Amino acid sequence: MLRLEGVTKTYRVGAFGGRTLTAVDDVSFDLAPGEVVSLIGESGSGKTTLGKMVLGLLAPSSGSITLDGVPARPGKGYYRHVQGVFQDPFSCYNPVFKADRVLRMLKEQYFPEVAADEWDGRIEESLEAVRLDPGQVLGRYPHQLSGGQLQRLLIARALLLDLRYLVADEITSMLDASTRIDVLNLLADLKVRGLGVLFVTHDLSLGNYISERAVVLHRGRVVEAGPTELVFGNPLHPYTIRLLSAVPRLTARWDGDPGAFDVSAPGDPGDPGAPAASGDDGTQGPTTLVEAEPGHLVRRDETASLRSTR
Ligand SMILES: Nc1ncnc2c1ncn2[C@@H]1O[C@H](COP(=O)(O)OP(=O)(O)OP(=O)(O)O)[C@@H](O)[C@H]1O
Repeated sequence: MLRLEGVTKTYRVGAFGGRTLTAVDDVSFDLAPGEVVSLIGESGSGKTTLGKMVLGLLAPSSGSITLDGVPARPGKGYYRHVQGVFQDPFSCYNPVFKADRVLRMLKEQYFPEVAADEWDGRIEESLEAVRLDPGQVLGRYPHQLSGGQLQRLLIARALLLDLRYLVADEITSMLDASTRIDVLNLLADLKVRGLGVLFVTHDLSLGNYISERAVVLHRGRVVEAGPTELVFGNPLHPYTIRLLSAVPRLTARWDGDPGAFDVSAPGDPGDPGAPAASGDDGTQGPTTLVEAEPGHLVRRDETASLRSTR
């Protein structure tokens, strides 16, 4: 089990670093094997910061991240089990390394004891698991592969490790619609094989499609979390309700009102998803989540204006 408890991250901002900005504020949730949890929020809500902390690329300012009860420590032991795939697959590759070199380097790094032949067999298996033809991709440079192929190759690379959890940060946002569905269905296959996926997205429809549980972040804080069908089917927090109502519908057309899809709360400054910088410790008040119905958590500070449960 990958567990986040009270995870907070503050950044120093301002010309002389004199102010703090709480990008992630007291976030707690679990990710189990064979489960997809979507982390949903607008730009600036803290999703990437949270994903980077899970991957050990950033240290939390407070709180804890544990893997099976053991504190997550960046290093080979952790990265054999927890890996990340990011939005821009091109930026993840060395342009002068062909795909086979990328995959063979992993053996030297993590499994020097495995024989070369056996490793080649594992490479073939992992490519087949992500529906890539080894004969077509192995001898190619990154620029000779499509975005969808590169994204699959990154997942295959992750599978070569004893992967148990994958942080997928906006991995479909640079793909066209049909490739996007292919990659999502691939994640669904891997989930069936026991992989736990933290699916970071600003796209509500993708979160709804792929995940069992959803965590909605607003300004770094969890405002609503629970089984996806409850969060999407019976949204209770005003922010989630606004977010859902702002999803453009295929049948809707722009009616000239530029505010029609504005999800910012009354009084929110400029960027609706982003946290406000503060001069003190950066925290924004009480963070209690209440269980509105079994498994469905909603942030309490706006309870007065919550819709009633079903
Ligand atoms: N290194 C940093 N130093 C200072 N502030 C940062 C840093 N990285 C991120 N932030 C700020 O923290 C907040 C959360 O950023 P983050 O990238 O985690 O959000 P996000 O939800 O992933 O957004 P996006 O979807 O646009 O990537 C933003 O206000 C951002 O400007």
